[in-house]
Amino acid sequence: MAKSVELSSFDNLVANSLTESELEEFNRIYYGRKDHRFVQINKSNIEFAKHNNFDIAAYDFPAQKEETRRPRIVKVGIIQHSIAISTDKPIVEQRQSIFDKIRNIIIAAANEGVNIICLQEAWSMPFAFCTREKQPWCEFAESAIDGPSVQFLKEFSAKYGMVIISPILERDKIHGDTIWNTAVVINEFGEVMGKHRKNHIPRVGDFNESTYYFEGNTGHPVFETKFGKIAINICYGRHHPLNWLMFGVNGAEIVFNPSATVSGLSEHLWSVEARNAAIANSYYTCSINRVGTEKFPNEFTSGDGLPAHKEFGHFYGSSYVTAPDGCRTPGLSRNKDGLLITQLDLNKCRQIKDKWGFTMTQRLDLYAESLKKAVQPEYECQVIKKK
Ligand SMILES: NC(=O)NCCC(=O)O
Repeated sequence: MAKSVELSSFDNLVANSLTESELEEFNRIYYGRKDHRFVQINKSNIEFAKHNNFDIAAYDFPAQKEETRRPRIVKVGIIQHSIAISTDKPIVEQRQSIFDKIRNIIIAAANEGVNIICLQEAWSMPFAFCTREKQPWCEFAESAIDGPSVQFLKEFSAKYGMVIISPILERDKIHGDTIWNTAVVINEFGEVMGKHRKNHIPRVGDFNESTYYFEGNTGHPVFETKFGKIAINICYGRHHPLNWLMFGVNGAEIVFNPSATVSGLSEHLWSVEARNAAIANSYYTCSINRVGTEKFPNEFTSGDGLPAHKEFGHFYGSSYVTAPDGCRTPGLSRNKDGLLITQLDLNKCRQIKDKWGFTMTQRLDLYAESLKKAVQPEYECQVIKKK
């Protein structure tokens, strides 16, 4: 465990281990392009990021020039971060300390002309679901209409004309004070445009989220924002290809995957799933994971016979963006807060659909018919046996 935390960046490891020509080949084969198409970041923002202890990186995903459509360039910023103070401090202080660090990162994003920001899953709290304790963690749950996080982010949305996606622990007062894992979409005027609730809830490792909330009831909404059609596939939903598919069916051009996942469990899957989804659905995917090792006041067990402990594993960051053609950015650090900016030409989505024809050749009708049968209790698997 300690060793994996020490590795601050897979990409730096690769870059520092290869010669220039080997690295070019690595980038061509692994990333789908020979260079990363860095976008220049303002010097003052680089200094500002250094001073406030977060990384900042920016990359370009251009599309081919078209005769009948103008480029549709959108600047996306994804933010990964650790919690800011220990988990035994008062709830309001914990949340405020996260707000304080996020404020700086949003300002840097705004200075770089970012149009859409997405934060990580349950960004305004520690990922305390491992504990299975209701107190005090349920107190982090907040309204998706006017809770502290929405109030905090609305100001930035309106001030900078940005769309902000805020994945929170939601408290739905209207429906019996129910708790949900929800992403709130705030438009460029600081108004809540809508929300999406996590469709798939994990029951793996220390991710005891089903103790707190149920599978979402908002379907697969796509939000038609000023800057493009966006959707949110929250964390564990990335293991479900049909969840990704439905956002594509509803016309998403960018699908965000705000996550909280730990090394040991999922790191070998991290670079595969969202990238594959981008390819299969001809849209951009933006993968965001939190950073750090979170320690809780009371011991909890993991149902694996090992001793009780107070620490969740290491959240390994490594946030990255993939284009519809499967090219991707390097990942952010494994252990440091960061802002990853990508300049996306949304025309690329249709260009890749035209080139590869994945939306044209997918057999939704066939699958719909087969799935309808497969969910029947009396269903028999379509298996041909040797006589
Ligand atoms: N937050 C969450 O759904 N995590 C589950 C672990 C994983 O999917 O890697």
